[in-house]
Amino acid sequence: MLKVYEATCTAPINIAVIKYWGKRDTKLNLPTNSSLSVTLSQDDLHTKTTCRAAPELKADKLWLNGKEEIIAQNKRLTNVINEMRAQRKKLEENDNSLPKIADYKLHICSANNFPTAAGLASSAAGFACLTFSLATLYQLKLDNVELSTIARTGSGSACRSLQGGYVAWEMGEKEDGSDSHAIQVASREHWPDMQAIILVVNDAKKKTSSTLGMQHTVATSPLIQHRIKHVVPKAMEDMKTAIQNKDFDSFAEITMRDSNSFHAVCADTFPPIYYMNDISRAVVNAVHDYNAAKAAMGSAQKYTVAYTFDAGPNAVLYVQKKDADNVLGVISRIFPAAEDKNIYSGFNFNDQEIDEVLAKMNTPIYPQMNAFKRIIATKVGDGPRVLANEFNDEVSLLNANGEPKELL
Ligand SMILES: Nc1ncnc2c1ncn2[C@@H]1O[C@H](COP(=O)(O)OP(=O)(O)OP(=O)(O)O)[C@@H](O)[C@H]1O
Ligand SMILES: C[C@@](O)(CCOP(=O)(O)OP(=O)(O)O)CC(=O)O
Repeated sequence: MLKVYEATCTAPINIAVIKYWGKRDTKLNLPTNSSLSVTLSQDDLHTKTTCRAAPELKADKLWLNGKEEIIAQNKRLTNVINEMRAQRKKLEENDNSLPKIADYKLHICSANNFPTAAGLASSAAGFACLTFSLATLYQLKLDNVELSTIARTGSGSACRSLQGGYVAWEMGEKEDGSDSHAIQVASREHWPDMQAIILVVNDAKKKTSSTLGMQHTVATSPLIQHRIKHVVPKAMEDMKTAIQNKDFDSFAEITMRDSNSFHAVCADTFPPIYYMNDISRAVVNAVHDYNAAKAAMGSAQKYTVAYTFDAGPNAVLYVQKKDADNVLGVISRIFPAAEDKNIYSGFNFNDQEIDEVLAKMNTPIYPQMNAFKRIIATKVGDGPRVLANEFNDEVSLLNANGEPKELL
């Protein structure tokens, strides 16, 4: 084997608490509003990507979850790959001592350890990981804020997955998008006891992609103009303050209101788009009942748990560590699982504490068993990680011939 250049990295998903919905430029993924998200731990959910550049490779190729994607037919992929190659070329032109690897073809292999295109932010982790692993391969001297503008051209929400902790995507004003990037509002260490419980209602590919859904909304919804001009700007400011102050009550209320505002503009789209379903709405009611019960029981907090829903029926609950077991325990009673499909079996609940809250709630037991397919309990996490910045068979997703290992 001739000399190969290779990098393998992982990147996290992020779940927005102030949603990106609407583009002012569909080619560059420039948004109509700023947004803000929490990066979730890669120990639970992540994309892993290996990028290889080598003289013997004949064509650029990319495999996603073991299946080849034709790069030339995918504008999102070509946006990112072409820009990263151009950045490397610039470096090589300015420094003759660098190996000329920008001219080599690329083999890229990527895998998500969770369902793709199911409203679990796979495009965010996927394009963040593609950008970060190409930057590692090409040894580019760009910081994560600069990289976020490139990841954004693959998928808007991806720009927020280049940093850990609490991340704002500032919409920017410039036509070329150079000021539309993500910056960290606070690190994971600033507020480490933030946890997320993902209640997976459906992990099948969704009917209306985010990309198309938001374009229909911008084209047909009068309500979105109100959201863009009057709702989000204040919510962004208030949310930054809530995070700085570790003020869970404010964090929770802004998060729930923004999820509701986002789904309201989806319903105001013509024809309307409904991402949430009956189970999602039952989760919303249960969360409000839970918060009211805890407050009635003398909790110092107005809100103990907050919900948010992306472009799908899955619920993401944000909760502080001290409350996570009780919240999930109560959820397990309201949304029961059959013995043979007990998704709650790995958790240790305190039945007495759960009974006390349930007695105050008056929330009906959801009539259908097994409302959730899966539960992912995770926490705020760090930004992308380099697993190897050279060929390393232990972590690489590619074999010696540059083909995905999974295909063997
Ligand atoms: N690891 C990856 N590498 C490159 N592209 C990816 C990767 N994972 C997902 N994608 C791209 O993202 C698309 C899915 O994006 P989509 O926005 O439809 O769903 P999602 O990101 O899972 O959900 P949402 O953004 O609504 O939370 C895939 O079809 C694929 O083109
Ligand atoms: C509801 C959302 O998850 C929408 C995400 O949209 P995408 O980032 O997937 O859209 P594209 O830029 O077209 O790839 C809200 C959010 O993550 O902010």
